[in-house]
Order: sequence, then structure tokens, then C-alpha cells
Amino acid sequence: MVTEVKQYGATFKLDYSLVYWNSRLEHEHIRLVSLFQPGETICDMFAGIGPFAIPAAQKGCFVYANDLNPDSVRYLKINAKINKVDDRVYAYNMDARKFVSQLMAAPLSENDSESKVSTNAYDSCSTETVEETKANESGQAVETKEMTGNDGEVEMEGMQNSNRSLNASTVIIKRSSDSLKEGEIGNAVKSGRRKGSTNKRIRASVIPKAKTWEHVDHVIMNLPASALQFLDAFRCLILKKHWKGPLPWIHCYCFMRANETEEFIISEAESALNAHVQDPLFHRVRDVAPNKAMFCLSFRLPEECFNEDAGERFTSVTP
Ligand SMILES: C[S@@+](CC[C@H](N)C(=O)[O-])C[C@H]1O[C@@H](n2cnc3c(N)ncnc32)[C@H](O)[C@@H]1O
Repeated sequence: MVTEVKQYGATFKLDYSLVYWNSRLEHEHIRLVSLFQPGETICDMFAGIGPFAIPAAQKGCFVYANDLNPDSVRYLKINAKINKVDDRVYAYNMDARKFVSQLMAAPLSENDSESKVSTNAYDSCSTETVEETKANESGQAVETKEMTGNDGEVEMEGMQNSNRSLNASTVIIKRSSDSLKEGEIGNAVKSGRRKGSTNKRIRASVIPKAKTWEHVDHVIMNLPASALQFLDAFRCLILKKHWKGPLPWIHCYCFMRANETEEFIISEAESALNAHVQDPLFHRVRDVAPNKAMFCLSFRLPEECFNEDAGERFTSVTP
């Protein structure tokens, strides 16, 4: 049965029998989005029908949202359209590890972007592939993006040219280093309420975006039972020579049992990343059982995760 729910001013259509929805996460969705700044680039690896993605886009962020469940992606697109943010939400239907590996790895060369589009065109079910987005961003491929609404209508939208993308990178990087000081995620909440960066919906129609292999501000990983194990996707993923500004904040959800400690969770994260996590922040989301709570572990991706290779693209990690 298709239902409509509202969360902090956003409307979500969904079918409970087909997709994940938990209204108890409402405060968490809004808490996390309150840390984001307009213009920032967000990567949501387990997006569901968009309870982080849609409010983030309403705030003026550019959101690359992925889910393995095709029904979730279908409703994500419907919800992006209902909430009039389909120009800021890029939907993907892939395994999260493959998604992030493709999204944040640099293309072999700018000239390769176009050919990768055709070879990967059907990686995801009628959604844009990561490579298509990259090609569009670099302004070298045919500039189309497919967004299917609940009425089955297909829009072909023009995308920004390469110069505007470059400008966007600069603007976004400036904002992000301004808003999130190292290890101080609380500052983000405060700065998010500063003059000129309120939670008001941003309706400017065209704000250019950064290339995702040059800069991403936040990565959301809400699959608490196993998100920690997906952190290995970030090992040597980002090519240092292309990256601009600070590395992204990772917001990784997890469960902690009564006999487990924060140190244990951090050690799990560190062994997945093969890197030391500095200044981790834990936020208790909710108790899910008498001896089990859900947490959000936030940290900046460690610099040890950079791929220092001067030359070639890191190939996709396969699960
Ligand atoms: C706990 S739900 C979170 C959904 C949404 N972000 C929210 O906060 O309500 C986890 C989502 O991850 C998706 N998922 C599970 N395994 C996945 C995988 N390997 N790759 C991508 N998505 C996956 C599920 O389909 C589900 O929608």
C-alpha cells in the first residue's frame, strides 16, 4: 500500500511492503542534515527513499544517493520530484561499495569519460550511472540526465558546462573548510545557523557542483548492521593529486551491544580502513533493544586512505 508521510516539511511517498522506512529516525535525519551547508556535496551510500537526501537537497546540497533496492530508488526519484529537488538529487541503484568506488575514483583521463558512459550505461536500472554523471560534470558527453517521476514522465535535462563545475569546486571547498573545523562537528551545527546559512530551503535553480573525485563533503552510511564493513571501500580510493580541500566526513551508523565499547567500534572502523581514525565522535541515536543501541560514528576520512599514486585510476573494488 502506498502511503505518504511528512518529516520536517518534506513529503515522502513509499510502500512499506517494498522499502525501508522508520519514523523513529526522524530526529536523526534532521540532526545530520543540520550539519551540512548549502552547496556541499553529499554521498548517501544507503539512501533508501531519501530521508537524508531530500532534506539535504532542500537545503541546497548536491546529493549522490544510492540504494541496492530498485524500489527504494524508484521512490527516491518520486520523492525528489514531489519535493522539487530532482535537479539536486542523483539517484543510483548499485551495491554501495561499487557506487562509492566509482563515484570518488578519478576517471582515467578527461577524454575517457564519454566512452565509459556507453560501456556502463545499464549498470543501474534506468538511473544515471556514476560514469554518466562524471561525463556530464566534465561537460564532454551528451548532456542528459534521466529522472523518471511517478507518472512515468522522463525529463531530459541540460547539465552545467565544465567551467561552471570548476567554479563550483572552488565555492564548495571554501564553504566546507569554513563550516567544519577539524574534529569539531558541533561547530557545523552552530555555523549552520549563522547569518546567511540558515535551514531555509534554497530554491536557486542552478548552483554548479564539484566533481566527486575532487571533493565530497559528507558520506552517509546508514546500514547499522554492516556499514562498518563497507569502510574498506575508502582504502586508497581517492587520488591525492586530484583531491581539493579536506577529506570528507564519514557518518557511519552502527549498533553497539552492552558488552561492546566505543574503542571496539573504532577498532572495527580502523581495521576496515587500514588507517587510524582521529577524533571520532559518537552520537547515540536510539536504543533498539535493552542491550543494544544505534550510534552514529562521525570522523574525517584519514589522510592515510589517500591513493598517493601519481598516475592511474584506482579500479573499482568488487564485493
Ligand atoms: C537502514 S536502511 C536506511 C535507509 C535510509 N537512509 C534511512 O535513513 O531511512 C538501509 C538501506 O540500505 C539498502 N542496502 C542494503 N544493502 C545495501 C548495499 N549493499 N548497497 C546499497 N544499499 C544497500 C537497503 O535497501 C535500505 O534501503
